[in-house]
Amino acid sequence: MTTIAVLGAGKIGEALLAGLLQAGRDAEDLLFTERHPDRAAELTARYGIAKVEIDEAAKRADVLVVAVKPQDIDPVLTELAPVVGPSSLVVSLCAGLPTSLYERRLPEGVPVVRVMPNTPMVVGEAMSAVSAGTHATTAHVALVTDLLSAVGQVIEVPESQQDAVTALSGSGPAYFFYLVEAMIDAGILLGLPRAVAEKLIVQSAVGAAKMLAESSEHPVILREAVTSPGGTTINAIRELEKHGVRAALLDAIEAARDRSVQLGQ
Ligand SMILES: NC(=O)C1=CN([C@@H]2O[C@H](COP(=O)(O)OP(=O)(O)OC[C@H]3O[C@@H](n4cnc5c(N)ncnc54)[C@H](O)[C@@H]3O)[C@@H](O)[C@H]2O)C=CC1
Ligand SMILES: O=C(O)[C@@H]1CCC=N1
Repeated sequence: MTTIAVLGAGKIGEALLAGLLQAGRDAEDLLFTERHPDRAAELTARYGIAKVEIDEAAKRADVLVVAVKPQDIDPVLTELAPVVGPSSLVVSLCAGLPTSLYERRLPEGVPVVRVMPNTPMVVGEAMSAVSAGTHATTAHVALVTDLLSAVGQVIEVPESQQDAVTALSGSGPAYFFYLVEAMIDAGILLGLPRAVAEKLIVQSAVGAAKMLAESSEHPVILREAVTSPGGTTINAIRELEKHGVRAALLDAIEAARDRSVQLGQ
C-alpha cells in the first residue's frame, strides 16, 4: 500500500488524512509532520496517525503532500531539498505556488504534482484539480488521481488554470457556507427558531446540491422550476438582482483568482 505523508497537518491536511481513513486506508500507511506539538498530539489521539520529522517522512512515504500555508513554504523547501530525489513524489496543495518554485528549490528531476482540493474531502466529496510539473509523468498523475479519487472527484487541468480553479472550487465551499449562514439569518429575521431555520436551509442546500449533481438540467432550468409566475421566488430574485449579487460573485471570484496569482509571485 502507498504510504502518504502530509507535511503540515492543519485544516486541509487533516481533511485529507481523515478522508483517506474514512475511505478505508490504514493509519499505519499515513504519516504527518506538524510544527505545533499540541496540534500533532491532538491529531495522533484522534486518528492514531504517527507524527514524524520531515526526513523520516521522506524516507518512509511514497508521496509527500505539502499542506502548509503558501507563506510558510520556504522552510519546508529548505528541509525537503536534502532528503528528496527523483524517486520521491511531491504533491503541493498550496494555493498559488507553481510547480516551477518546487523544481527550482528541490534537486533536479524531483517530480511535482500541483493539486487544488477542497475541504469536502472530509466527507468524501472533494473536488480536486491536478496538474503535472515538468518531471511528473502520467504515472505520477495517475497515482495522485487514484489517491484523491478515494476522497472525491478529480479532474486534470493545465497548470495555467490552477489560479482560477483555486478561486472557484478551492474557495468554493466557503461561498456556499457564507450563503447558508446569511439565509439562516434571514430565517431569524422572519422570527423562526434558529434550529428550525438551520434545518430548513441546510436540507434545502443538500437537496439543491443533489439535484445539481444528479440532474442533467442547467441550473437556470432548475431555478425556473422553483420560480412560479406571480409567486414568491421572483420577488426574492428581483431583490438579489437589485443588490447586484451576480456581479458581486463575479468580482469576488476574480479577486480570489488575483490573490492566488499574487501568492505565487
Ligand atoms: N483550507 C482550505 O480549504 C484549503 C487549503 N488549501 C491549501 O492548503 C494549505 C494549508 O491550508 P490550511 O490547512 O487551511 O492552513 P492551516 O494553517 O490550517 O494548516 C497549515 C499547517 O501547517 C503547519 N506548518 C506550517 N509550517 C510547517 C512546517 N515547516 N512543518 C510542519 N508543519 C508546518 C501549521 O502548524 C499548520 O498546522 C495552504 O497552502 C492552502 O492554500 C488548498 C485547498 C483548500
Ligand atoms: O483561502 C485560501 O487561501 C485557501 C486556498 C483555497 C481555499 N482556501
